[in-house]
Amino acid sequence: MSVFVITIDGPSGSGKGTLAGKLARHYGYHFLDSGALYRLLGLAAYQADLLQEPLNLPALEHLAASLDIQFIVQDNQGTQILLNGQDVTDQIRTEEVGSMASKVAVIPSLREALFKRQRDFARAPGLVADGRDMGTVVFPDAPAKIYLTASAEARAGRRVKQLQDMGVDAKIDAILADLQTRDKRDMERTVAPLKPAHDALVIDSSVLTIDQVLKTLIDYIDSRYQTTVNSP
Ligand SMILES: Nc1ncnc2c1ncn2[C@@H]1O[C@H](COP(=O)(O)OP(=O)(O)O)[C@@H](O)[C@H]1O
Ligand SMILES: Nc1ccn([C@H]2C[C@H](O)[C@@H](COP(=O)(O)OP(=O)(O)O)O2)c(=O)n1
Repeated sequence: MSVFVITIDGPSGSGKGTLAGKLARHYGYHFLDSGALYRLLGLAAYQADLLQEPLNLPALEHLAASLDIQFIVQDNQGTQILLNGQDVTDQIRTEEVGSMASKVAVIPSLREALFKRQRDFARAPGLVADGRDMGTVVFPDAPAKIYLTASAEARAGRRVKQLQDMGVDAKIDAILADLQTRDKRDMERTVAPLKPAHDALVIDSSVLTIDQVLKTLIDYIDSRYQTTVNSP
């Protein structure tokens, strides 16, 4: 049975994770949150005191190759994430760990070390993969590619609301500044920079609801599926 891969790339707060999760449930597909892998590597590097300049590249490469991580899918409660047996599900979602992830993500050999782990998520009947380079580098042959974006202000506003709903005090100015720093680093790095694949559907969700985006994506994916299975 062939594996139908749907990729969703885009900047922080564009709605990738939310939409990827909904699409995976809609189609009964597996789900790869590639950002979680970078967040785990960033956190592990921080815990091992390996984020100090000058970087100890061999030690970071060893860490990336031997990263002990587990994704435990739980009924209706999302996915529990373990690093070296410790539950880090909530910890890796902080903006601090997002920044650590973005720092390790500029290093080509570390991206290479995570490449095969990501490809291994592609199992029948299909996969929804979200991140920064899913459509450009990790799954370049995916039949359905989406690039989700939104204005920096809309994305920062969503993050503030998300954090406030979790009981965390968040200031829009600080969140907006962090997000713009991370966007710049992710878009300007030389290896696998954040950009739409040439064959991606680009959607700006600044003034769209989650349900409106979901409907657009399902219509698009269904049309791509027809094209893919009917083509010779
Ligand atoms: N179109 C949208 N309109 C309003 N809020 C949204 C929209 N898309 C996502 N969100 C909300 O924005 C926050 C960030 O979304 P998330 O899926 O985590 O983004 P990403 O994975 O791209 O960083 C979440 O609280 C989510 O519910
Ligand atoms: N495929 C990926 C996924 C994430 N990254 C890096 C760059 C991002 O700033 C960090 C965190 O990614 P993540 O998708 O978890 O972040 P957001 O939820 O979009 O804020 O990891 C990457 O370089 N390539």
